[in-house]
Amino acid sequence: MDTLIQSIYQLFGVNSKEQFADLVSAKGHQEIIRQHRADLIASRIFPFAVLFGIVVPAWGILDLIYFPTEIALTFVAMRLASGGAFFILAYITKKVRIGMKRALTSLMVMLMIPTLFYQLSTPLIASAELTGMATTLMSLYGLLPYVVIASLALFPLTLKEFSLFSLVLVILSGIGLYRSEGSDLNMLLAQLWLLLVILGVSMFSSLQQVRYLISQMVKASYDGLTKLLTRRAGMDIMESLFRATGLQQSNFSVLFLDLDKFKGINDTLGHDAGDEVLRQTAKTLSESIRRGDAAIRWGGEEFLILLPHTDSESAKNVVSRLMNRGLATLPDGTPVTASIGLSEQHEDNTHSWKDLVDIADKRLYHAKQTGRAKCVAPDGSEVHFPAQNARVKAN
Ligand SMILES: Nc1nc2c(ncn2[C@@H]2O[C@H](COP(=O)(O)OP(=O)(O)OP(=O)(O)O)[C@@H](O)[C@H]2O)c(=O)[nH]1
Repeated sequence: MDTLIQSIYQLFGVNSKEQFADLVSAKGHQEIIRQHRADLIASRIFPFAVLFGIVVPAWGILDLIYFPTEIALTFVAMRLASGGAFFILAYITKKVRIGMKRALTSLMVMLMIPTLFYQLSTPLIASAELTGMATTLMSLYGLLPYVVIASLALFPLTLKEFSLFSLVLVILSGIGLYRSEGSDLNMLLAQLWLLLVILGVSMFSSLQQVRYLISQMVKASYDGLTKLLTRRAGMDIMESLFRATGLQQSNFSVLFLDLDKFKGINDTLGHDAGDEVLRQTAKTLSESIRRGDAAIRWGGEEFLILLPHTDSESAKNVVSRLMNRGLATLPDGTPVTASIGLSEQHEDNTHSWKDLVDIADKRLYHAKQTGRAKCVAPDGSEVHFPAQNARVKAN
């Protein structure tokens, strides 16, 4: 059984259950991965939408030349409608940060346009007596379902998403194929078989793109020492959290932490001991927050914790939890503390993440100036490290 699982992991280029789960569903994806995947999907839809917006109506000229007038005019009308839909799609996906839901909906619309076109064109073509070039054009229409399914390979989709997309497309294409090949069962089965083979290859390519995207994002977005998000990645997340509709109405708290007397630790115990303290602190921070929150290494010994949908009272609970647990200890058992500034978007009446971080930074500074090892909240109240975790290492 283990060998089978290992072979499956190997086939998909993953090393663990968690990595495999990330290919199956987007549920466990970090916000930063979600965001980049949405950006990538949108950026791939855009050029195709523009191209098809031009080529699909322009192709109508060939219809007018080679098909009987009545059929040709219906095709031209369908082509103009499709071209318009492609241009609307291009307009939607041109914007940056459209979000995952909109990116997936746009992709579904982009795939549905040719699929519906195929559905509508099949009975039209079937009813006509076609010869010469018109027969060649007709066989090109017959390729549409394969092209649509193969195009899924261009997009980084999880297995769940891919299955949903392909189920809709296979059912609709199957109906279209049945209409055109219904009388010949062998032909119909052969066509469906080809469709499934293309589907398998597309699925593999799509999943590999998700895997590659995640591995690149993890490399680029996580700090090598602490494995927390880098400042750059953290800024990206805050930017998108602030844009997210819904969050404006909701609470959003930020904790800004700076380790106390950290220079003294480096100076007396060495840089490696300092690094170990940073690693322990990062582990404590990431283990003390919920999924959906984010821990960022903002600078050398500075950390940010983002707490979406959290008011300052609940944020103070997070702080107490951290303080009671203890951030890290030195080899001689001395606890390491931090000074913390807490800000919250409604209480601080801020409209940008930069203001929220600045205010948290000012409160952190105040905490440093007034004794360290504590957190200063928006109402001026303070949360202190418990005595057993509060000995500030002197430098
Ligand atoms: N070991 C280690 N040290 C770092 C790293 N990044 C920054 N530092 C050190 O962190 C120290 C920060 O010290 P200061 O900003 O002077 O403040 P502090 O000693 O923590 O004192 P207070 O903040 O006033 O409590 C500097 O000595 C930096 O060299 C790192 O990745 N590893």
